[in-house]
Amino acid sequence: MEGFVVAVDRGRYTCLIASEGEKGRRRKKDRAEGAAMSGRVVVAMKARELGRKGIVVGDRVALVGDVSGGPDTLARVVRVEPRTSMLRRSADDTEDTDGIERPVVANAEQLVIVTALADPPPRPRMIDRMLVAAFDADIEPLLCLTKSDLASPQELVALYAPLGVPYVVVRRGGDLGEVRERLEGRLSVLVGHSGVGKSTLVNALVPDANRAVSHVNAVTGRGRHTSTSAVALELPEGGWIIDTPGVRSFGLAHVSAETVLAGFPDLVEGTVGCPKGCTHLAEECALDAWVAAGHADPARLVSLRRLLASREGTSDDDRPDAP
Ligand SMILES: Nc1nc2c(ncn2[C@@H]2O[C@H](COP(=O)(O)OP(=O)(O)OP(=O)(O)O)[C@@H](O)[C@H]2O)c(=O)[nH]1
Ligand SMILES: [Zn+2]
Repeated sequence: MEGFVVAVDRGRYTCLIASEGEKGRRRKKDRAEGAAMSGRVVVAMKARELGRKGIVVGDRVALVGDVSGGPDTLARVVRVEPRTSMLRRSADDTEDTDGIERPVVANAEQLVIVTALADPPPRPRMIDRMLVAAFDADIEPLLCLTKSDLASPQELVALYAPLGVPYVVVRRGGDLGEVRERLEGRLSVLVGHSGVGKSTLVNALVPDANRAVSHVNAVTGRGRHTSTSAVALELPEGGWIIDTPGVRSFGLAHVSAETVLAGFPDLVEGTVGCPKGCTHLAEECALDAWVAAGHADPARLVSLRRLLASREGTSDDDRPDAP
């Protein structure tokens, strides 16, 4: 059976098997009625032949054995389908300091960076780091600015428009039409700090979210009211959002300068004159002169350097950023 991994906990993989009739595109009526988790939930372990291969939320897998989904049944994952993307982060110094990359979510198409416009104040450095992670994983970023009843999005938009980052502005009880449109039919990962309004948004987007999460937690033995790991939730209009409550930081030590630069195609040509191994942050970088000669928007170079610099250091996330 084909399964979609919606949660992972201590060697147990919670998979969703689409029920007959829900395979392929669900009917509009069904979608309008909404269901955070349609289909059958099956808990599985990894088959021995998979060895040390990791399985993460978002993976599409092949299941054998008892796939009835009944209480205390356990299926086996025998294959992980090829992934279209892998969102990773380096372990940071709050964990082991090995700098090893950790996979977070597979097959995501969109990284939704949720940031409050106020309370808590926006942290541009954190946003920058998330953008680098998105570039690295080849996932489209979407900046989701929440609590627009408290502050204007103008300043942040001015900071990110030069990067070409799409954005949406939302507030509690407000119109979610534009966000829904951007999420529809896609697999999106939501990241953001505690208190930015992520749960408020998820609950508004997926009316069944709480029930679905406590169901997964009950199945995996995590307990009903905790949500410390990533869980995939199905959107009523089709598509998935993956909340990542456990991800508090995004170490990016594994991302190369080239990867970040790839997000700035308009600047790549200017690096031809750079010395070998140029960090593009020091004085010998050729980009300054190239941009000064009018080949690109200086704001773009500022953005690039902000992102390059944001790869360094990993535990700044819980400190407020300098504006
Ligand atoms: N003024 C205002 N407050 C909001 C809005 N959205 C959420 N809040 C409030 O902000 C606080 C945090 O919201 P949550 O949705 O719990 O935030 P979260 O990002 O899920 O935070 P954690 O649960 O800690 O991960 C709550 O008190 C919400 O009521 C909004 O649009 N405007
Ligand atoms: Zn350079």
